Amino acid sequence: MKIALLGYGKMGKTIEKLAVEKGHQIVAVITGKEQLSKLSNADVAIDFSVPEAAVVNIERCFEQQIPVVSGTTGWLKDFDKVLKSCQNRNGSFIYASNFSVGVNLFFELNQKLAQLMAKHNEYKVSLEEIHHTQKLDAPSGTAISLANDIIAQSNYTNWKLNGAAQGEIPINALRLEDVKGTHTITYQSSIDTISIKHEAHSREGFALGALLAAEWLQNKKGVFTMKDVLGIQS
Ligand SMILES: NC(=O)c1ccc[n+]([C@@H]2O[C@H](COP(=O)([O-])OP(=O)(O)OC[C@H]3O[C@@H](n4cnc5c(N)ncnc54)[C@H](O)[C@@H]3O)[C@@H](O)[C@H]2O)c1
Ligand SMILES: O=C(O)C1=N[C@H](C(=O)O)CCC1
Repeated sequence: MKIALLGYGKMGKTIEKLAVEKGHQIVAVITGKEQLSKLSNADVAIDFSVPEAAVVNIERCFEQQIPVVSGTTGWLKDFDKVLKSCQNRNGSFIYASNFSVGVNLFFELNQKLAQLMAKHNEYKVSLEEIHHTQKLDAPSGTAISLANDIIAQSNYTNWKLNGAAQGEIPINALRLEDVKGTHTITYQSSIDTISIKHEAHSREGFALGALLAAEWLQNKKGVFTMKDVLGIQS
């Protein structure tokens, strides 16, 4: 596959290394919106950039008929607009707040646990995410996905970063040197505590998942998720 990398920071560089090891070719590396005309040669674009750049990057790919995989977080207020653009341009698109296979299995566990706990109001849920100190957004995209999945199964109506009110899921975001990504969901009652946790040891899981998504997206049209890529039915 000929790959255009949109964003060449920690993730862009990890994807480049693993893509080359898998026999793919990097045909463009984009670090600013002025250079996006260079994409024409690519079979797929992989966007791990910054929240302010993601929407323009993705829409340029639709315009140029290049399938796009986006892992950039912090731009979801524009998600519906991007979905419409994909539809209007007959594009190919996968977004995931977290491309790691382990986290996508963890998403399923979280949904199942939330479903079980929905009948047990004696347990209060909370979420903690820990990331490196350079991370621009909080809470993490993964934490937002986890919270929204709990909301879909329960009486909680919203999530809140730092200091939730009744009916809101509290999310605590910590920033510590060099942490790749740790997410913990805790249900606490006066009797006991149940926790599930995912801890990334490196960025390779995110990068391999994004490459898997890019390979899977070849010759497909529409909007897809990692559930489609991994064949998860729930
Ligand atoms: N979905 C996932 O699995 C996953 C995993 C890790 C990180 N992320 C997200 O991916 C994004 C990037 O993470 P990172 O750790 O590589 O960040 P980073 O800060 O190391 O890299 C971001 C890069 O984007 C570049 N950039 C800035 N403006 C741009 C533009 N207009 N077009 C293209 N590139 C531009 C910057 O030069 C920088 O190199 C973040 O939003 C992060 O939350 C998602
Ligand atoms: O390093 C980051 O930044 C990460 N961002 C994603 C998120 O916001 O959930 C995935 C984990 C790593």
